Amino acid sequence: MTDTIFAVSSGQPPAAIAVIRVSGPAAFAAAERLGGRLPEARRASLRTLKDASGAVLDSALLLCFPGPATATGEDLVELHCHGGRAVVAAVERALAERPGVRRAEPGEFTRRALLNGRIDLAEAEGLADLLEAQTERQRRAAIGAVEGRVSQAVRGWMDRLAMLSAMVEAMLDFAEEDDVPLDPAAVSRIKSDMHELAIVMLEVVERPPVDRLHDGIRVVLAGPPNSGKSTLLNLLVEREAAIVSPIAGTTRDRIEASVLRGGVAYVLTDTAGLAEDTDDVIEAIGVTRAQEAILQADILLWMADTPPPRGDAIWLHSRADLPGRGGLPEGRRLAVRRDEVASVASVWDAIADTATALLPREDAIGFKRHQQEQCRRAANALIAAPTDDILLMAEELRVARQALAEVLGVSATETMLDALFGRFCLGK
Ligand SMILES: Nc1nc2c(ncn2[C@@H]2O[C@H](COP(=O)(O)OP(=O)(O)OP(=O)(O)O)[C@@H](O)[C@H]2O)c(=O)[nH]1
Repeated sequence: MTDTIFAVSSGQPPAAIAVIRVSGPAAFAAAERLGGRLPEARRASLRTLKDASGAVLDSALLLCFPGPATATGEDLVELHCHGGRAVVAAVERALAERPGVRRAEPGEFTRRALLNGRIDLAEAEGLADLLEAQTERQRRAAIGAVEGRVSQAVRGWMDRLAMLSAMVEAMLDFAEEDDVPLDPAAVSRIKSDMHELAIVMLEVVERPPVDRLHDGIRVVLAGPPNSGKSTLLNLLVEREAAIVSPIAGTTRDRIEASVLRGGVAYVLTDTAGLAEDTDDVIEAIGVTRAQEAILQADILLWMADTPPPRGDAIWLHSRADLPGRGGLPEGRRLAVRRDEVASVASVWDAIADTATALLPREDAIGFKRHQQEQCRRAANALIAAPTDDILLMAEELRVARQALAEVLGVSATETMLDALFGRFCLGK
């Protein structure tokens, strides 16, 4: 039998009110034991909570939600207690004393919602993002997923794939039973539908992933030793995140600083100076790590006098106030000097400008990287299917559907059954 779980679902005490949720087969019995007669479903009622010995614990609002139409899909109880630490601890203790009732693991309510089909994986992931959202943009992107925008899009594609599969199966059956050759026009129609769907999915793959909104845009500062990387990092994040010194090779490893700006999260990384031919083992490791960071950067601030290793880098002319470094050399985007606030502000402007294209558009459905990866797998399967082999076409359709099912966290075989029996009548 499934355990009944409980947890404080509001913030941690102390607070004005603490909401304790109880979910599972023993939820109502536990609530009745604590608060006496159960109120009508979904109606709040004031109850005096007592422990097993009859001692009064608290006066609380009690709500009962009968499953399966609940957040978890199970019987669910909410206790709105006074939010003091001792009150919450006493109520939790009384709950834990009930047979089959235990404290929930982190995320266990949502996990049950997923297992009981109340939400799918994409919605559950959206929910996790929503709980972590710090900025308005993060919140908006996450709420879209929670409301099922990703799931609806993916379900729509899966429906179309199921139709195509059913048509292919029907053609196969027909050809087998009546021993007639396949109709090449019908086969090519299916193949072109598969192609069309693949293109729609590949467009989604090309979109900036929503992960960037949540993880932050990775801005990497790189260049030779002493080019002013640490100084610029500190100026950009407005604190002493990295050590600045005139000694070349001061920064030996990556230093990361997170900052929110204009509602966008950034992670700025200072890297070890790209020293040529170093004998120092540690410095050499630092250089390797810097090179990795350069490749992984969403935005590269390149601070060397030699051309950047990536065409999309923002090439800066650093320490522009030093004698002999005046003027903006060919190819540089900006001159930076630590004594000029405006030059640092214009670096931020350049970063924000580049970031716009890297962030998901507000009006588009935001997909996560791993969801895009499944869409890419699905699209590739549809494109790979040969036109002259209908058995292979059926197989690639199955692969594509399975890839999309991963986004929703549902088993592809069940989807297959739905597809064949629920949606499409073969008529024979
Ligand atoms: N005049 C002037 N000096 C600067 C400027 N920016 C940095 N410096 C100086 O240049 C030296 C190197 O600066 P850092 O910021 O440590 O340079 P870095 O590229 O991080 O150096 P490594 O850690 O060796 O890779 C320090 O002495 C700084 O004070 C600037 O805009 N103008």
